[in-house]
Amino acid sequence: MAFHSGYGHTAVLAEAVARGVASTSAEAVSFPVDAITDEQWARLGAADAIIFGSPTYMGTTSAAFHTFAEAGPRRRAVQSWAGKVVAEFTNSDDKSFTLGSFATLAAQHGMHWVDLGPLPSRGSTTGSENDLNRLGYFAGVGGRSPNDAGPEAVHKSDIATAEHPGTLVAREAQIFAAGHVARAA
Ligand SMILES: Cc1cc2nc3c(=O)[nH]c(=O)nc-3n(C[C@H](O)[C@H](O)[C@H](O)COP(=O)(O)O)c2cc1C
Repeated sequence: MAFHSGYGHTAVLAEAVARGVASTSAEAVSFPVDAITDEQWARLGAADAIIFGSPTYMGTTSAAFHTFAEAGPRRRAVQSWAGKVVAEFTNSDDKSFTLGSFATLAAQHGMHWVDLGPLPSRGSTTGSENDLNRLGYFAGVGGRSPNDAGPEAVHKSDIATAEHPGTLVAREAQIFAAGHVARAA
């Protein structure tokens, strides 16, 4: 997982995503992109899947995440991400451009997109804001926490929702890997 979190809220979601991966037989490795090392770039290149995460700053991914994304093409000649499974998460209002930005980045790298999974909870009269996907996003995790409170204020529903892409991505990556083995046989 490659993510940025300036003030800790998105990092809470990143921990939940990692728990989702860990609930499967897959290994989750998390890298804050503002301190990424050459070794971590190499691990991203070797991974079956990458999950991107960023807070929404000024309507899109943070400057730190942009810096990471812009560094990718320089590395791509030797570490292509094509064919890897990908998912995403963000935190704030104004999430649509951030989610769209992740989608474009994934498409530019030729990655296989995995949608969020849980349907919007309030698309039904029985749903509430305490259920999964309370804010109604299909493309990825869209959380919302108050600006005047710390990471402890990240909503329980958003945390629970963020465990899903980790689980789904791990499952899809295993299916892809098994498919490649079967195809080569
Ligand atoms: C520089 C900056 C720009 C922001 N821009 C937006 C924005 O455009 N829309 C929004 O809804 N929230 C915006 N926010 C609020 C953050 O998205 C929100 O506080 C988020 O929880 C921060 O996540 P983090 O703690 O992981 O950094 C902004 C915050 C900062 C610091």
